[in-house]
Amino acid sequence: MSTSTPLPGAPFFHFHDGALHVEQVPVAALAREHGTPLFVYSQAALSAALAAYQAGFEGRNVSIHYAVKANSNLSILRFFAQQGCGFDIVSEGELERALAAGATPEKIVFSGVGKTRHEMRVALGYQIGCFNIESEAELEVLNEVAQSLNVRAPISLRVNPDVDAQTHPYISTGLKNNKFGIAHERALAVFQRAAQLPHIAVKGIDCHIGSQITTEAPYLDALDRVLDLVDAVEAAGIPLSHIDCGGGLGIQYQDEKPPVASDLWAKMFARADARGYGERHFMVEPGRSLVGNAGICLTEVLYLKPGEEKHFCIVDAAMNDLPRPAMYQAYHTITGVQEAATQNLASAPLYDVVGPVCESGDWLGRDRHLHLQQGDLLAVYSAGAYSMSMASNYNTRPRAVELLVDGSHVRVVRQRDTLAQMMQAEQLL
Ligand SMILES: Cc1ncc(COP(=O)(O)O)c(C=O)c1O
Ligand SMILES: N[C@@H](CCCC[NH3+])C(=O)O
Repeated sequence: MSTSTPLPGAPFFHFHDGALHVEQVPVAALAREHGTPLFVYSQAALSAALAAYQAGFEGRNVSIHYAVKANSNLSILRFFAQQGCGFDIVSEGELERALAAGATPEKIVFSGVGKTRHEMRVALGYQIGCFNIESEAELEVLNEVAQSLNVRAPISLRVNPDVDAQTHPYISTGLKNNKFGIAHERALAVFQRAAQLPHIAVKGIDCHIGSQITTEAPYLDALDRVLDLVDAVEAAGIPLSHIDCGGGLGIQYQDEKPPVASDLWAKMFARADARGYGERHFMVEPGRSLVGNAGICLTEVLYLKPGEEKHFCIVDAAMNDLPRPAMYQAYHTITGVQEAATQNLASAPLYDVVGPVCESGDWLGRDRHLHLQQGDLLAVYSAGAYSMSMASNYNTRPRAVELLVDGSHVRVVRQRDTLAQMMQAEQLL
Protein backbone atom coordinates (compact mmCIF):
# COMPACT_ATOMS: atom_id res chain seq x y z
CA MET A 1 0.00 0.00 0.00
CA SER A 2 1.52 3.32 -0.94
CA THR A 3 1.94 5.59 2.05
CA SER A 4 0.54 8.57 0.13
CA THR A 5 -3.05 7.29 0.54
CA PRO A 6 -3.93 6.98 4.22
CA LEU A 7 -5.52 3.71 5.30
CA PRO A 8 -9.31 4.05 5.48
CA GLY A 9 -10.02 4.55 9.17
CA ALA A 10 -6.62 6.06 9.94
CA PRO A 11 -5.46 7.12 12.51
CA PHE A 12 -7.54 4.57 14.46
CA PHE A 13 -6.32 1.71 12.25
CA HIS A 14 -2.57 2.16 11.90
CA PHE A 15 0.78 0.40 11.77
CA HIS A 16 2.82 0.54 14.95
CA ASP A 17 6.14 -1.27 15.30
CA GLY A 18 5.40 -2.88 11.95
CA ALA A 19 2.05 -4.40 12.98
CA LEU A 20 -1.50 -3.28 12.26
CA HIS A 21 -3.27 -1.97 15.36
CA VAL A 22 -6.80 -0.92 16.17
CA GLU A 23 -6.26 1.95 18.55
CA GLN A 24 -3.74 0.38 20.97
CA VAL A 25 -4.44 -3.27 20.19
CA PRO A 26 -2.50 -5.37 17.64
CA VAL A 27 -5.03 -7.03 15.38
CA ALA A 28 -3.06 -10.28 15.03
CA ALA A 29 -3.60 -10.98 18.74
CA LEU A 30 -7.34 -10.42 18.30
CA ALA A 31 -7.48 -12.86 15.40
CA ARG A 32 -5.55 -15.46 17.41
CA GLU A 33 -7.95 -15.15 20.32
CA HIS A 34 -11.26 -14.86 18.49
CA GLY A 35 -10.63 -16.57 15.16
CA THR A 36 -11.48 -15.24 11.71
CA PRO A 37 -13.45 -13.84 9.96
CA LEU A 38 -13.52 -11.17 12.63
CA PHE A 39 -14.94 -7.65 12.59
CA VAL A 40 -13.14 -5.12 14.76
CA TYR A 41 -14.57 -1.67 15.43
CA SER A 42 -12.82 1.34 16.93
CA GLN A 43 -14.83 3.35 19.42
CA ALA A 44 -12.54 6.35 18.95
CA ALA A 45 -13.33 6.25 15.23
CA LEU A 46 -17.06 6.27 16.00
CA SER A 47 -16.56 9.27 18.31
CA ALA A 48 -14.50 11.13 15.73
CA ALA A 49 -17.06 10.55 12.99
CA LEU A 50 -19.85 11.79 15.23
CA ALA A 51 -17.75 14.78 16.33
CA ALA A 52 -17.36 15.84 12.68
CA TYR A 53 -21.14 16.23 12.47
CA GLN A 54 -21.46 17.85 15.88
CA ALA A 55 -18.77 20.42 14.96
CA GLY A 56 -20.85 21.46 11.96
CA PHE A 57 -24.00 21.80 14.07
CA GLU A 58 -22.65 24.03 16.83
CA GLY A 59 -25.09 26.81 17.64
CA ARG A 60 -27.72 25.20 15.39
CA ASN A 61 -30.86 23.26 16.10
CA VAL A 62 -29.99 19.87 14.62
CA SER A 63 -30.70 16.34 15.74
CA ILE A 64 -28.73 13.33 14.55
CA HIS A 65 -30.67 10.13 13.85
CA TYR A 66 -28.18 7.33 13.19
CA ALA A 67 -29.39 5.04 10.36
CA VAL A 68 -29.55 1.66 12.08
CA LYS A 69 -29.30 -0.29 8.83
CA ALA A 70 -25.65 0.69 8.37
CA ASN A 71 -24.54 -1.30 11.40
CA SER A 72 -27.19 -2.53 13.77
CA ASN A 73 -25.01 -4.13 16.44
CA LEU A 74 -26.63 -3.38 19.81
CA SER A 75 -23.43 -2.02 21.34
CA ILE A 76 -22.89 0.34 18.42
CA LEU A 77 -26.48 1.53 18.83
CA ARG A 78 -25.96 1.95 22.55
CA PHE A 79 -22.87 4.04 21.91
CA PHE A 80 -24.87 6.42 19.70
CA ALA A 81 -27.80 6.49 22.14
CA GLN A 82 -25.41 7.42 24.95
CA GLN A 83 -24.06 10.26 22.80
CA GLY A 84 -27.60 11.65 22.58
CA CYS A 85 -28.39 10.47 19.05
CA GLY A 86 -31.76 9.41 17.83
CA PHE A 87 -32.25 6.69 15.22
CA ASP A 88 -33.56 6.26 11.70
CA ILE A 89 -35.21 2.85 11.43
CA VAL A 90 -36.88 0.91 8.62
CA SER A 91 -38.50 -2.07 10.33
CA GLU A 92 -40.00 -3.36 13.54
CA GLY A 93 -36.76 -5.28 14.05
CA GLU A 94 -34.68 -2.11 13.88
CA LEU A 95 -37.17 -0.39 16.21
CA GLU A 96 -36.80 -3.11 18.82
CA ARG A 97 -33.03 -3.08 18.44
CA ALA A 98 -32.85 0.68 18.94
CA LEU A 99 -35.10 0.50 22.00
CA ALA A 100 -33.15 -2.44 23.43
CA ALA A 101 -30.00 -0.32 23.06
CA GLY A 102 -31.54 2.54 25.04
CA ALA A 103 -33.04 4.77 22.35
CA THR A 104 -35.48 7.48 23.33
CA PRO A 105 -38.68 6.74 21.33
CA GLU A 106 -39.32 10.42 20.51
CA LYS A 107 -35.93 10.55 18.79
CA ILE A 108 -36.80 7.69 16.43
CA VAL A 109 -37.84 8.34 12.83
CA PHE A 110 -39.35 5.51 10.81
CA SER A 111 -38.39 5.50 7.11
CA GLY A 112 -39.02 2.93 4.39
CA VAL A 113 -41.43 2.41 1.50
CA GLY A 114 -43.19 -0.65 2.87
CA LYS A 115 -44.19 -0.17 6.49
CA THR A 116 -46.86 -2.69 7.44
CA ARG A 117 -49.95 -1.92 9.51
CA HIS A 118 -48.49 -4.06 12.26
CA GLU A 119 -45.24 -2.05 12.22
CA MET A 120 -47.23 1.19 12.31
CA ARG A 121 -49.22 -0.02 15.32
CA VAL A 122 -46.10 -1.04 17.21
CA ALA A 123 -44.32 2.25 16.45
CA LEU A 124 -47.38 4.31 17.43
CA GLY A 125 -47.56 2.30 20.63
CA TYR A 126 -44.02 3.37 21.50
CA GLN A 127 -44.83 6.98 20.51
CA ILE A 128 -41.91 7.35 18.14
CA GLY A 129 -41.03 10.86 16.97
CA CYS A 130 -41.93 10.72 13.29
CA PHE A 131 -42.99 8.53 10.40
CA ASN A 132 -41.26 9.47 7.16
CA ILE A 133 -44.08 8.85 4.73
CA GLU A 134 -43.01 7.58 1.32
CA SER A 135 -46.28 7.36 -0.63
CA GLU A 136 -49.84 8.65 -0.73
CA ALA A 137 -51.19 5.17 -0.08
CA GLU A 138 -49.03 4.81 3.02
CA LEU A 139 -50.33 8.12 4.37
CA GLU A 140 -53.93 6.89 4.14
CA VAL A 141 -53.09 3.60 5.83
CA LEU A 142 -51.23 5.32 8.67
CA ASN A 143 -54.23 7.59 9.23
CA GLU A 144 -56.46 4.51 9.53
CA VAL A 145 -54.11 2.72 11.88
CA ALA A 146 -53.75 5.83 14.06
CA GLN A 147 -57.54 6.18 14.10
CA SER A 148 -57.90 2.60 15.30
CA LEU A 149 -55.62 3.46 18.21
CA ASN A 150 -57.26 6.85 18.73
CA VAL A 151 -53.98 8.74 18.34
CA ARG A 152 -52.44 11.17 15.85
CA ALA A 153 -49.40 9.97 13.98
CA PRO A 154 -46.56 12.51 13.65
CA ILE A 155 -45.34 12.54 10.06
CA SER A 156 -43.02 14.11 7.60
CA LEU A 157 -43.28 13.54 3.88
CA ARG A 158 -40.24 12.14 2.17
CA VAL A 159 -40.05 14.04 -1.05
CA ASN A 160 -38.08 12.97 -4.04
CA PRO A 161 -36.22 16.07 -5.19
CA ASP A 162 -35.13 14.47 -8.49
CA VAL A 163 -31.44 15.29 -8.11
CA ASP A 164 -28.64 13.02 -9.22
CA ALA A 165 -26.52 11.98 -6.25
CA GLN A 166 -23.82 10.75 -8.68
CA THR A 167 -23.44 7.45 -6.90
CA HIS A 168 -23.93 3.77 -7.77
CA PRO A 169 -27.39 3.30 -9.36
CA TYR A 170 -28.37 0.71 -6.73
CA ILE A 171 -27.83 3.20 -3.91
CA SER A 172 -29.13 6.34 -5.59
CA THR A 173 -32.58 7.13 -4.23
CA GLY A 174 -33.45 10.72 -5.13
CA LEU A 175 -34.18 10.36 -8.83
CA LYS A 176 -37.69 10.43 -10.27
CA ASN A 177 -37.65 6.78 -11.27
CA ASN A 178 -36.60 5.48 -7.84
CA LYS A 179 -39.15 3.76 -5.64
CA PHE A 180 -38.46 6.16 -2.76
CA GLY A 181 -40.35 9.25 -1.69
CA ILE A 182 -43.15 11.34 -3.13
CA ALA A 183 -42.56 13.10 -6.44
CA HIS A 184 -41.66 16.76 -6.02
CA GLU A 185 -44.61 17.90 -8.13
CA ARG A 186 -47.10 15.89 -6.03
CA ALA A 187 -45.68 16.97 -2.68
CA LEU A 188 -47.79 20.09 -2.05
CA ALA A 189 -51.04 18.25 -2.78
CA VAL A 190 -50.03 15.40 -0.49
CA PHE A 191 -49.12 17.82 2.31
CA GLN A 192 -52.58 19.39 1.90
CA ARG A 193 -54.21 15.99 2.11
CA ALA A 194 -52.12 15.09 5.18
CA ALA A 195 -53.09 18.32 6.91
CA GLN A 196 -56.78 17.37 6.50
CA LEU A 197 -56.46 13.87 7.89
CA PRO A 198 -57.73 13.80 11.49
CA HIS A 199 -55.24 11.21 12.75
CA ILE A 200 -52.15 12.69 11.11
CA ALA A 201 -50.04 15.51 12.56
CA VAL A 202 -47.77 17.09 9.94
CA LYS A 203 -44.37 17.79 11.47
CA GLY A 204 -41.85 18.13 8.72
CA ILE A 205 -40.36 17.40 5.36
CA ASP A 206 -37.73 14.80 4.59
CA CYS A 207 -35.47 13.84 1.74
CA HIS A 208 -32.69 11.31 1.27
CA ILE A 209 -31.10 11.25 -2.13
CA GLY A 210 -28.77 8.27 -1.98
CA SER A 211 -25.76 6.78 -0.33
CA GLN A 212 -21.96 7.07 -0.67
CA ILE A 213 -22.30 10.64 -1.98
CA THR A 214 -18.86 12.17 -2.35
CA THR A 215 -19.63 15.71 -3.53
CA GLU A 216 -21.46 18.63 -1.99
CA ALA A 217 -23.47 19.72 -5.01
CA PRO A 218 -26.28 17.11 -4.80
CA TYR A 219 -26.91 18.02 -1.16
CA LEU A 220 -27.11 21.72 -1.92
CA ASP A 221 -29.35 21.10 -4.92
CA ALA A 222 -31.63 18.87 -2.87
CA LEU A 223 -31.78 21.45 -0.07
CA ASP A 224 -32.83 24.12 -2.55
CA ARG A 225 -35.54 21.89 -3.95
CA VAL A 226 -36.78 21.03 -0.46
CA LEU A 227 -36.77 24.66 0.67
CA ASP A 228 -38.80 25.58 -2.44
CA LEU A 229 -41.37 23.11 -1.18
CA VAL A 230 -41.21 24.43 2.38
CA ASP A 231 -41.97 27.89 0.96
CA ALA A 232 -44.97 26.50 -0.93
CA VAL A 233 -46.30 24.28 1.87
CA GLU A 234 -46.09 27.03 4.49
CA ALA A 235 -47.64 29.55 2.10
CA ALA A 236 -50.54 27.08 1.92
CA GLY A 237 -50.92 27.41 5.71
CA ILE A 238 -49.19 24.18 6.79
CA PRO A 239 -46.31 24.91 9.18
CA LEU A 240 -43.35 22.54 9.14
CA SER A 241 -41.33 22.32 12.30
CA HIS A 242 -38.44 20.28 10.94
CA ILE A 243 -36.44 19.68 7.77
CA ASP A 244 -34.85 16.23 7.57
CA CYS A 245 -31.97 16.06 5.08
CA GLY A 246 -31.47 12.29 5.35
CA GLY A 247 -28.08 10.61 5.27
CA GLY A 248 -25.90 9.53 2.39
CA LEU A 249 -22.55 11.17 3.03
CA GLY A 250 -19.79 8.99 1.58
CA ILE A 251 -16.53 7.74 3.01
CA GLN A 252 -13.08 6.98 1.64
CA TYR A 253 -12.91 3.38 0.42
CA GLN A 254 -10.09 3.95 -2.05
CA ASP A 255 -9.19 7.46 -3.16
CA GLU A 256 -12.54 9.22 -2.77
CA LYS A 257 -12.41 12.55 -1.01
CA PRO A 258 -15.91 13.08 0.36
CA PRO A 259 -16.63 16.36 2.10
CA VAL A 260 -16.08 16.43 5.85
CA ALA A 261 -19.47 16.58 7.58
CA SER A 262 -18.72 19.90 9.29
CA ASP A 263 -17.64 21.54 5.99
CA LEU A 264 -20.67 20.22 4.16
CA TRP A 265 -22.97 21.51 6.86
CA ALA A 266 -21.29 24.93 6.96
CA LYS A 267 -22.33 25.21 3.31
CA MET A 268 -25.78 23.78 3.92
CA PHE A 269 -26.42 26.30 6.69
CA ALA A 270 -25.05 29.16 4.59
CA ARG A 271 -27.70 28.20 2.02
CA ALA A 272 -30.42 27.76 4.65
CA ASP A 273 -29.50 31.11 6.26
CA ALA A 274 -29.62 32.87 2.91
CA ARG A 275 -33.14 31.55 2.44
CA GLY A 276 -34.25 32.40 5.97
CA TYR A 277 -34.38 28.84 7.29
CA GLY A 278 -31.17 28.70 9.32
CA GLU A 279 -32.99 28.66 12.66
CA ARG A 280 -35.25 25.76 11.73
CA HIS A 281 -34.93 22.33 13.38
CA PHE A 282 -32.83 20.31 10.96
CA MET A 283 -32.51 16.53 11.18
CA VAL A 284 -29.95 14.21 9.61
CA GLU A 285 -29.89 10.42 9.22
CA PRO A 286 -26.26 9.45 8.65
CA GLY A 287 -25.27 5.81 8.56
CA ARG A 288 -22.14 4.92 6.60
CA SER A 289 -20.28 8.15 7.45
CA LEU A 290 -20.59 7.39 11.19
CA VAL A 291 -19.54 3.74 11.14
CA GLY A 292 -18.05 2.78 7.76
CA ASN A 293 -14.43 3.57 8.49
CA ALA A 294 -14.71 2.58 12.14
CA GLY A 295 -14.47 -1.11 11.25
CA ILE A 296 -12.26 -3.66 9.53
CA CYS A 297 -12.72 -7.34 8.82
CA LEU A 298 -9.80 -9.66 9.52
CA THR A 299 -9.54 -12.76 7.41
CA GLU A 300 -7.01 -15.56 7.03
CA VAL A 301 -5.44 -16.65 3.77
CA LEU A 302 -6.49 -20.28 3.39
CA TYR A 303 -4.90 -21.10 0.05
CA LEU A 304 -2.96 -19.46 -2.74
CA LYS A 305 -3.90 -20.77 -6.12
CA PRO A 306 -1.63 -19.75 -8.97
CA GLY A 307 -3.29 -19.30 -12.32
CA GLU A 308 -2.18 -18.51 -15.85
CA GLU A 309 -3.83 -15.17 -16.17
CA LYS A 310 -4.32 -14.37 -12.53
CA HIS A 311 -3.69 -15.80 -9.13
CA PHE A 312 -6.34 -16.45 -6.55
CA CYS A 313 -5.99 -15.77 -2.86
CA ILE A 314 -8.69 -17.75 -1.09
CA VAL A 315 -9.55 -16.31 2.30
CA ASP A 316 -11.94 -17.41 5.03
CA ALA A 317 -14.21 -14.34 4.73
CA ALA A 318 -16.74 -14.34 1.92
CA MET A 319 -19.63 -12.55 0.28
CA ASN A 320 -21.86 -13.64 3.15
CA ASP A 321 -19.66 -11.56 5.51
CA LEU A 322 -18.79 -8.70 3.15
CA PRO A 323 -21.51 -8.52 0.48
CA ARG A 324 -20.66 -5.12 -1.02
CA PRO A 325 -18.12 -6.25 -3.65
CA ALA A 326 -20.48 -8.96 -4.93
CA MET A 327 -23.52 -6.67 -4.87
CA TYR A 328 -22.10 -3.40 -6.17
CA GLN A 329 -18.62 -4.29 -7.42
CA ALA A 330 -17.56 -2.12 -4.50
CA TYR A 331 -13.91 -1.52 -3.73
CA HIS A 332 -12.58 -2.20 -0.24
CA THR A 333 -8.92 -1.61 0.57
CA ILE A 334 -7.16 -4.83 1.56
CA THR A 335 -3.73 -5.05 3.20
CA GLY A 336 -1.61 -7.51 5.11
CA VAL A 337 -1.39 -6.90 8.83
CA GLN A 338 2.43 -6.70 8.80
CA GLU A 339 3.66 -3.39 7.49
CA ALA A 340 6.50 -5.06 5.59
CA ALA A 341 3.92 -6.86 3.45
CA THR A 342 2.35 -3.54 2.45
CA GLN A 343 5.51 -2.15 0.84
CA ASN A 344 6.96 -2.44 -2.67
CA LEU A 345 3.60 -3.65 -3.86
CA ALA A 346 4.27 -2.84 -7.51
CA SER A 347 6.54 -5.89 -7.62
CA ALA A 348 4.04 -8.14 -5.79
CA PRO A 349 1.93 -10.72 -7.65
CA LEU A 350 -1.55 -9.79 -8.72
CA TYR A 351 -4.39 -11.61 -6.98
CA ASP A 352 -8.13 -11.82 -6.90
CA VAL A 353 -9.02 -12.13 -3.22
CA VAL A 354 -11.97 -14.51 -3.08
CA GLY A 355 -14.03 -16.29 -0.46
CA PRO A 356 -15.01 -19.94 -0.06
CA VAL A 357 -18.63 -19.47 -1.17
CA CYS A 358 -19.68 -21.38 -4.26
CA GLU A 359 -20.32 -18.37 -6.49
CA SER A 360 -18.02 -16.72 -9.01
CA GLY A 361 -19.30 -13.43 -7.64
CA ASP A 362 -17.78 -14.24 -4.25
CA TRP A 363 -14.81 -11.90 -4.32
CA LEU A 364 -13.58 -9.25 -1.90
CA GLY A 365 -10.97 -7.58 -4.09
CA ARG A 366 -9.89 -7.92 -7.69
CA ASP A 367 -6.47 -7.38 -9.25
CA ARG A 368 -4.70 -6.57 -6.02
CA HIS A 369 -0.93 -6.53 -5.70
CA LEU A 370 -0.20 -8.38 -2.46
CA HIS A 371 2.79 -10.07 -0.84
CA LEU A 372 1.17 -13.19 0.53
CA GLN A 373 1.71 -16.53 2.13
CA GLN A 374 -0.74 -19.17 3.15
CA GLY A 375 -1.83 -18.53 6.74
CA ASP A 376 -1.32 -14.73 6.53
CA LEU A 377 -3.90 -12.41 7.96
CA LEU A 378 -5.47 -9.75 5.76
CA ALA A 379 -7.45 -6.70 6.81
CA VAL A 380 -10.41 -5.58 4.72
CA TYR A 381 -11.06 -1.90 5.48
CA SER A 382 -14.21 0.25 5.52
CA ALA A 383 -16.12 -2.74 6.87
CA GLY A 384 -18.03 -0.89 9.59
CA ALA A 385 -21.06 -0.11 7.39
CA TYR A 386 -23.31 -2.39 5.34
CA SER A 387 -21.16 -5.40 6.06
CA MET A 388 -22.31 -7.24 9.19
CA SER A 389 -25.74 -5.63 8.84
CA MET A 390 -26.06 -7.26 5.40
CA ALA A 391 -24.28 -10.49 6.34
CA SER A 392 -26.08 -13.78 5.82
CA ASN A 393 -25.68 -17.46 6.57
CA TYR A 394 -25.35 -18.37 2.88
CA ASN A 395 -23.57 -21.70 2.46
CA THR A 396 -24.53 -22.22 6.12
CA ARG A 397 -21.61 -20.11 7.17
CA PRO A 398 -21.80 -18.63 10.66
CA ARG A 399 -21.87 -14.85 10.83
CA ALA A 400 -18.65 -13.49 12.30
CA VAL A 401 -17.57 -12.28 15.72
CA GLU A 402 -17.65 -8.52 16.31
CA LEU A 403 -15.31 -6.71 18.72
CA LEU A 404 -15.40 -3.13 19.92
CA VAL A 405 -12.02 -1.67 20.89
CA ASP A 406 -11.69 1.36 23.14
CA GLY A 407 -8.02 2.25 23.68
CA SER A 408 -6.51 -0.99 24.93
CA HIS A 409 -9.86 -2.36 26.07
CA VAL A 410 -11.49 -5.05 23.90
CA ARG A 411 -15.11 -6.19 24.23
CA VAL A 412 -16.90 -8.92 22.32
CA VAL A 413 -20.09 -7.29 21.04
CA ARG A 414 -21.27 -10.29 19.03
CA GLN A 415 -20.42 -13.97 19.25
CA ARG A 416 -19.96 -16.07 16.15
CA ASP A 417 -23.15 -17.92 15.15
CA THR A 418 -23.13 -21.51 16.28
CA LEU A 419 -24.09 -24.33 13.97
CA ALA A 420 -27.02 -25.12 16.25
CA GLN A 421 -28.28 -21.51 16.02
CA MET A 422 -28.22 -21.65 12.25
CA MET A 423 -30.55 -24.67 12.23
CA GLN A 424 -32.64 -23.71 15.26
CA ALA A 425 -35.66 -22.19 13.51
CA GLU A 426 -36.14 -25.10 11.12
CA GLN A 427 -38.32 -28.17 11.46
CA LEU A 428 -37.04 -31.59 10.60
CA LEU A 429 -40.04 -33.43 9.16
C1 LIG B 1 -34.03 7.01 4.50
C2 LIG B 1 -32.60 6.75 4.74
N1 LIG B 1 -31.96 7.48 5.67
C3 LIG B 1 -30.64 7.28 5.92
C4 LIG B 1 -29.91 6.34 5.24
C5 LIG B 1 -28.47 6.18 5.57
O1 LIG B 1 -27.68 6.37 4.48
P1 LIG B 1 -26.11 6.41 4.59
O2 LIG B 1 -25.67 5.17 5.25
O3 LIG B 1 -25.69 6.50 3.19
O4 LIG B 1 -25.75 7.62 5.39
C6 LIG B 1 -30.53 5.58 4.24
C7 LIG B 1 -29.76 4.62 3.41
O5 LIG B 1 -29.30 5.04 2.34
C8 LIG B 1 -31.91 5.79 4.00
O6 LIG B 1 -32.54 5.07 3.08
N1 LIG C 1 -26.09 -1.25 1.16
C1 LIG C 1 -25.60 -0.11 0.44
C2 LIG C 1 -26.16 1.16 0.98
C3 LIG C 1 -27.63 1.13 1.03
C4 LIG C 1 -28.18 2.36 1.57
C5 LIG C 1 -29.54 2.08 2.12
N2 LIG C 1 -30.50 3.12 1.83
C6 LIG C 1 -24.10 -0.09 0.43
O1 LIG C 1 -23.49 -0.94 0.97
O2 LIG C 1 -23.47 0.76 -0.12
